[in-house]
Amino acid sequence: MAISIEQLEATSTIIRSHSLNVYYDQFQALKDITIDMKKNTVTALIGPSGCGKSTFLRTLNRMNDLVPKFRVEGQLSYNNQDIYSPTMDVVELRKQVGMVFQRPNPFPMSIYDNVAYGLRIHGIKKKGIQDEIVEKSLRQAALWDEVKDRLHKSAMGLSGGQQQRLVIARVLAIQPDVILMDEPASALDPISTSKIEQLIIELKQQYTIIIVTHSMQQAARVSDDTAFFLNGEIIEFDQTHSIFTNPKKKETEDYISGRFG
Ligand SMILES: Nc1ncnc2c1ncn2[C@@H]1O[C@H](COP(=O)(O)OP(=O)(O)OP(=O)(O)O)[C@@H](O)[C@H]1O
Repeated sequence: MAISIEQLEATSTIIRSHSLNVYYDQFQALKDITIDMKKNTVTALIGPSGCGKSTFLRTLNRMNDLVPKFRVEGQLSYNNQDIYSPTMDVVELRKQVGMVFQRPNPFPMSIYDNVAYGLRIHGIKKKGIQDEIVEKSLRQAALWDEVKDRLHKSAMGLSGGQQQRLVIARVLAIQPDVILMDEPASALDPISTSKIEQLIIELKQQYTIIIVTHSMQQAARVSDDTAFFLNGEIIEFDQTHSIFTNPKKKETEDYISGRFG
């Protein structure tokens, strides 16, 4: 049976935001956000400070649930499930939609335990299986060779760049579908940054990645699609190549050419 273009598009969309409005009490942080993010792609969220990038990212796995007077209107779905449905299992959502923050936040425990932590929480107790997943995740995060001889040493002894790859391994261990990254390389040196960027490009074979970045070069290097945010709105959303070589809106052009922000 032939598959229509609409059906193909529907199957490749993993996160859909439609007319999304987000408020912190009286303040509207996001206005009418309509955007589809596709499976196995990297989407970059760019824009000046305070324009709502992190708010949007955190809305995707309900990280703002505990913020008082935080409110969401409109539609937001992950794999066609309403993210803000009262029946949504938030623990399961966060397992599927994992998150990496700006500052590496390893737990004060061994490298091994950092990666095995989520497995234990999700009931995987067998040592053999843990060993296997810890190694696989560290390999996927391009960290295994650097840590294989010190797995039971404290993660706090790793460099910032290694810690960030460890945090990525911790997320990978629980086999997410989508990885949200909030400026994952902003606290890192250029070599560590380039390792993280390489990793992002490799990980998209298996995962969908949404990344907030202040670095336009980084967005251009790693992402397939880019959304340009300004004052809580998406001004332009397109293939990264088009955004950077042929922006359709003047505000986008001004921003990417460094005229503001
Ligand atoms: N917990 C909160 N309570 C109230 N207002 C908030 C809260 N978090 C963010 N805001 C406001 O929402 C707006 C968007 O903030 P957000 O952090 O999403 O922007 P951003 O684009 O990620 O900024 P940056 O690039 O500086 O991290 C800002 O005006 C900010 O002050």
